[in-house]
Amino acid sequence: MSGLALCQLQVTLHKLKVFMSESRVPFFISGAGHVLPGSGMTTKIIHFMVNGRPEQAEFGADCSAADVKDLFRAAAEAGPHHILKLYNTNGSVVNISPLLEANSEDSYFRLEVVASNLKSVGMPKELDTMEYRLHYLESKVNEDLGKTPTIISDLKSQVESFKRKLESVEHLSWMGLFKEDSDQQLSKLSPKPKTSKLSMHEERQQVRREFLNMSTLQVTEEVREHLKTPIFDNWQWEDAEMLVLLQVMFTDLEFLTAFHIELDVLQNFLFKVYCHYNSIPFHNFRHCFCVTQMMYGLIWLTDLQSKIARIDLLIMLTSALCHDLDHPGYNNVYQINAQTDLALRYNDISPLENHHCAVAFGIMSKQECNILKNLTCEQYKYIRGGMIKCILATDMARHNEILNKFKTMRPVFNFTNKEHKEVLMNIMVKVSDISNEARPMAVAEPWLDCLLQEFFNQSDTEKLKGLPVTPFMDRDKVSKPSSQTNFIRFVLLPLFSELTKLFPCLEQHILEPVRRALEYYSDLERASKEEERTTKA
Ligand SMILES: Nc1nc2c(ncn2[C@@H]2O[C@@H]3COP(=O)(O)O[C@H]3[C@H]2O)c(=O)[nH]1
Ligand SMILES: [Zn+2]
Repeated sequence: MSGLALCQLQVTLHKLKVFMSESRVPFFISGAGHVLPGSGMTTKIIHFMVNGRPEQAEFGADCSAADVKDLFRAAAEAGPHHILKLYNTNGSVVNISPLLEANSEDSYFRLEVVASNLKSVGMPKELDTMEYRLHYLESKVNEDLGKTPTIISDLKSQVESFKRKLESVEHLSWMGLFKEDSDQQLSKLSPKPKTSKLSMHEERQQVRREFLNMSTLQVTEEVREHLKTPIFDNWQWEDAEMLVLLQVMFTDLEFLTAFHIELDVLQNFLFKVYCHYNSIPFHNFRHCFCVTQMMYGLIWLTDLQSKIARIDLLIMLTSALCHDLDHPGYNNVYQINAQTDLALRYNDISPLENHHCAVAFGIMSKQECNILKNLTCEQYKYIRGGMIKCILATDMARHNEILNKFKTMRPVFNFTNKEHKEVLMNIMVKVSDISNEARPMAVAEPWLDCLLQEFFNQSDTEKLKGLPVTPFMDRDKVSKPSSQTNFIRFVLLPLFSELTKLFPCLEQHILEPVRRALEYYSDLERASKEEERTTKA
C-alpha cells in the first residue's frame, strides 16, 4: 500500500512542481512589496499603507498606466474594476500613474478601495485539487511510515507560499496567469488602445463599458457618507466613476423601487446625459456631477425625505443632473446678441435653459433611456412640469425674482403649500448650481479657474465679433478675487442665508465655508490693491 501511495504521491508532487513552474508570477507581491519582472530596469519605489499594512510598489519608468494601476490593485487585493484611490499625507488624492514620484517610508501614501465587489478571491481549480490530493496521500504515507517525509514538508511549504503569491496577483489575470476562454485570450492579444488616440465616440463607449463594469460595485460606506456632504471632492473621480456615483444617488434615494425604474434604463439614461455634456471648461459633465451631488447632499442634510414627497426629490435630483445639458460655453447674453439658433428658437427667453430642458426630455423620449416610462400619465406630467420649472429657474436673469418670492414666503413657509414647495425646489436647484464656494477651498478654487477660462473665451469671441463685451467676463477687467468677492457678497450670501433661515442645520455646511471664502478673497483683493499702490508710488 505504501509503495502505491508513494508512487501516486510522487506523481502529484511532479504535477504540482510543473504547475507552479508554468504559472508565471511576473511580479511578486509579498508582505514586503513588489519585485519587478526582469532585472536591470530603472525602478522607483512607492511606499504606501493599505488596510493598515505597509507595502511598497516598485515599477519602472516604462510601465504603462494600466500596469501601475494593476500593481496597486493587486496590493489592495482588489479586482480589475474596483475603484482605488491613493492619498498623500495631506489627504489629497494622488493620481495612480507611472508618473508617481518615489517617496520615503515617512511620507507614505494611503491606498484605499473606495468601491469594490464582494466576490472572494478564487484559486485555480487545479491547485485546489492537487493540494487536496497531496493531503490525502500524505496521510496515507504517514499511516505506513509514521512520519511525514522531509520532501513532502518542503513541498507543502512551497505550495503555501505559492498560494499566497497567487492570492495577491489573482487580479493580474490579464498577464496570462490563469486559464481563460480562447476568445477572451484573443481579445487581450490586441494592444490596449491609447485613450488620447480614440475618437470621441470610442472614448465615450469606453466610459460606458467601464461604467457598466463598475456599476455592480459596492461603494464603501465612507464614500457614501461623503457623497451626502459638500466636502465631497469631485476632482478625484473619473467619468465612469462619477456615473457609478450618480447611480448610487438614484438607488440610495430609493427611486428605482418607488418609480419602477429598471437598472439598465437608469444606466442608459445616465450615460446619455454624460454624452450630452460638452467638453468645455466649466459647464461640463463634472459640473453636472457636482450640482447633482450638492442637491443630493442638501436632501440628506435637511432630511427633506421626511418633508416632501419622493416624486419631488426625483424632480430635484433629475433637474440638477440635466440643468446644463449641451451647454455651448457661451451664455444667454451672447446667444441673444449673436442671434444664435438657440436665441431664435426660444425668442430670446432663457434660450439656454429652454434648450437644456428640451435635450433632457429628448433623451427620455427614447424608451431605453426613459426613466419615467413606468409612471402613470399623471405622474409623468407632474415630473415634466416640475423639471421644466426647476431647470428654467437656473437662469440667473431671474435670480432676484425667485429669491424675492422665497423671501416673502419663508417666514410663513409651509411644506404642504404647493406654491411654497415649488419655490423651495427651485431655490435648492439654484443653490446647488452655484455652490462651488461652499466646498473646501482646494476643491472650489480650480472651479473658479475653469469658470474664468470659459468667461474669457466668451469675451474674446465677443471682442472678435464686435459684440458687446460682458464686463464680468472681460480678462482685462476681472481678477479671481474681484470676481469672487462680488459674487459671494451679492449673490451667494443673500441666497444661502435665506435657505439657511429655513434649514438652520445648513449654516455649517454652506454658509460658513462661503463666509470663509469671502474672507480669503477679500484678503487677496486688499493685498493686490496694496501692491498696485506701492508699485505706482
Ligand atoms: N463669479 C462667479 N460666478 C459664478 C460662480 N459660480 C457660478 N457663477 C455664475 O453663476 C451662473 C449660474 O448660471 P450659469 O451656469 O449660466 O453661469 C454661472 C456663472 O455665471 C462663482 O463661483 N463665481
Ligand atoms: Zn450649472
